[in-house]
Amino acid sequence: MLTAIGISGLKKAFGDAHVIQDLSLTIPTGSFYGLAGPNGAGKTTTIRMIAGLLRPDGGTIEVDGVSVWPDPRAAKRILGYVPDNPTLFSRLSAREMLDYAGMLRGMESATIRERGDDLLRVLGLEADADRQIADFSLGMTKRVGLAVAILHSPRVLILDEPFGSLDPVNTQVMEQLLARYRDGGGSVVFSSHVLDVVERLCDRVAVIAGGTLVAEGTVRELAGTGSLEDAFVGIVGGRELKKEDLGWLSSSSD
Ligand SMILES: Nc1ncnc2c1ncn2[C@@H]1O[C@H](COP(=O)(O)OP(=O)(O)OP(=O)(O)O)[C@@H](O)[C@H]1O
Repeated sequence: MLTAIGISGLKKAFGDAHVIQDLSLTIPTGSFYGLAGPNGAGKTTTIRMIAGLLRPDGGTIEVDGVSVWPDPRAAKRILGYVPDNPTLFSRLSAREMLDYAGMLRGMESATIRERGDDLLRVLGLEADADRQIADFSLGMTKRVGLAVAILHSPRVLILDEPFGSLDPVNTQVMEQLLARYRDGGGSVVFSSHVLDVVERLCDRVAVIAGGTLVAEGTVRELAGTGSLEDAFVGIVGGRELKKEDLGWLSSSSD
C-alpha cells in the first residue's frame, strides 16, 4: 500500500497548551479521507503542519514519500491546500489570482490560462472572473481557493472544512470535482463537521480529539449499523443542556 500522507509522533504546543500530542496517522494513496473531531481538537493545526505552513515541535510528516519538514518546498509542489478561510490577494480578480498562482509555480502561461478557464467555468465563477476578490462572498472566495490549490494538478489535496459556506449547488459541484480528482489518481483529505458528507464520500475517517487520534477506520467500521454522527458523539462524548440551564431564555419580556 502506498502512502499519500504519513504522520508519525507529531507534536505542537502554543505556549503551555500542547494542542497536538503524539499524533500518528497513515493515509493511503488514492483515499478519500475524512478528518473529524470536536471544535479545538487540532484538525486545522495538523493540516497547517502537513501543508508546510506551521512547523511541528516534533515528529515527522511525509507527503507522497517527501518529508515536509525541515524544507516544505518540495512537498508543496505535490500538495494542494485549501484553507478554511483562503487568504487571497483581494485586489486581484479571480483570473489574475490564478495567473499569479500559476506563475509562482513555474507553469506555462498557456497552461495557466487553459486550466484557469476550465476551473472558473466548472466552479461557476466564469461571470465573476474579472471582478476583484475583495467583492466576493465567502463561498465564492472558497471556490477561488480551491481553483488555486488544484491549478498545478497536485497528487495530494488537503482541504480544511471545504463544505462550510457553500450552498447546496456548489456543495454538489465540490463533491463531483473531488470525486473526479480522486478517480484520476489523486488523494483527497479533508476536515469536516458535516458528517453526512464525510459518510457519503470518504473511504476512511480519523477522529482527532484533544490533539490525539481517538478512532480510525472505514466509515462502516466506525459507524457500525448507525450513522457516523451518532458514532462521533459516542466517541467524543455528547453534551446536553440541563433543564435549569438558561432558564431566563424565554419569550416573556421580564
Ligand atoms: N496560533 C495559535 N496560538 C495559540 N493557540 C492556538 C493557535 N492556533 C490554534 N490554537 C489552539 O489550538 C487548539 C486546536 O485548534 P485547531 O484550530 O487546530 O482546532 P480544530 O480542530 O481545527 O477546531 P475547529 O473544528 O473549531 O475548527 C485550540 O485550542 C486553539 O485555541
